[in-house]
Amino acid sequence: MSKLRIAVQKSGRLNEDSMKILKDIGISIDNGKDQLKASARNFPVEVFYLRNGDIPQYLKDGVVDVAIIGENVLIEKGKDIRVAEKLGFSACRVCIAVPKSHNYNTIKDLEGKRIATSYPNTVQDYLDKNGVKSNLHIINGSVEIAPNIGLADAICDIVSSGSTLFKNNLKEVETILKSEAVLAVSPVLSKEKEAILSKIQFRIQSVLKGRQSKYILLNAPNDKLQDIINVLPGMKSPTVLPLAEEGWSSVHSVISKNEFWDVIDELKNNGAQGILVCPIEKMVL
Ligand SMILES: Nc1ncnc2c1ncn2[C@@H]1O[C@H](COP(=O)(O)OP(=O)(O)OP(=O)(O)O)[C@@H](O)[C@H]1O
Ligand SMILES: O=P(O)(O)OC[C@H]1O[C@H](OP(=O)(O)OP(=O)(O)O)[C@H](O)[C@@H]1O
Ligand SMILES: [Mg+2]
Repeated sequence: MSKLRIAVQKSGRLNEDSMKILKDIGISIDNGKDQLKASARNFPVEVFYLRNGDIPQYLKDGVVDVAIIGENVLIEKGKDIRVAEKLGFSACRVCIAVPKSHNYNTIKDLEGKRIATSYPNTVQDYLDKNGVKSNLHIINGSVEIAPNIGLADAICDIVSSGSTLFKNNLKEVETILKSEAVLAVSPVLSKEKEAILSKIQFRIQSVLKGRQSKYILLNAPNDKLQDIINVLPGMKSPTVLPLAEEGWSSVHSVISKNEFWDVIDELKNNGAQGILVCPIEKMVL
C-alpha cells in the first residue's frame, strides 16, 4: 500500500504545532533529531521535514502529497494549490508598513517608492490591483530594519503581535491578507492517497472541534434546571442525572471555548454549584 507523504516545516514557527497535530490525530513518528524523513509506525504516512518556502514547489511537482504550511506562503508561491483544512495556529497577517513619521494617507503614497519584502508576488499583486507602481527590493529576513538603514521607504512582511514593527518605529498601513497554518494538497494526488487524506481530514476535524470546546459538569437545584439547560445547549442536549442528595441534579454539557467565561457567569447566576470544566481531546459529531 502506498504511503501519503506529508511535509512539515523542519524547524521554525510551524514545526512544534505541526508535530503536535500529527500526534493528536494518532500518527506516531520516531523523530530522530537530524532525520529529514520518517515513517509513521501505525498509519500509511511518511513525514518529510522541509523548509516552508520550498514546500509549494514540492507540492506542485508531487514530490510530497500534502503539507502543513503557512497560508501566506501558498499565496506567495503556490496560488493553485488546494487548501484542505485550516489548522487554527500560527495566525498572522501580511502587511505593508511605513516609518511612524511618514504622513501616510492611501496606497497611492507608495507610487515610485522602494518596498523591501520577502513576499514579492503578494505585494506586487496588491500594488497592481491598486494601480500603483513601486520598486520592490527582495530580502529574506529582518525586513523591518530596511527603512532604518536607508534600504527602503516601506516594507511588506508578516505581522502578528505588532511588536517587531513597534520596535523598528514602523506603523502598519495596509493589510494585504490574513493567514494561518493550513493543510495543503498536491494537485497530482492519486485516488489511493485521496482515501488516506480523507481519513486524516476526518481526524483533524475531530481534534480541532475538541480544541474549540470544553466539557462542563455542574450541580444544580432541580427548580433551576430549566434555566441552566437554556444556557447550555450542548451537542444534542445536556445530560441530566439525579444526585444522591434529594432535589439536586448533575448537568453535563459541551460549550464553546470562546464563550466559556460568559456561560460560567450565567450558570452561577442561575444557582449552579461545583462547576468543573475539562478539556476535550477529540469530538466526533
Ligand atoms: N510572528 C509570527 N506569528 C505567527 N505566525 C508567524 C509569525 N511569523 C511567521 N509566522 C507563520 O509561520 C510560518 C513560518 O515562519 P518561520 O519564520 O518559522 O519560517 P520561514 O523562515 O518563513 O520559513 P522556512 O521554513 O522556509 O525557513 C510563516 O510562513 C507564517 O505563516
Ligand atoms: O508582529 P510580531 O509578533 O513581532 O511578529 C512578526 C515578526 O515575526 C516574523 O519574524 P521571525 O521572528 O519569524 O524572524 P525571521 O524574519 O527570521 O523569519 C516576521 O517576519 C516578523 O518579523
Ligand atoms: Mg520568520
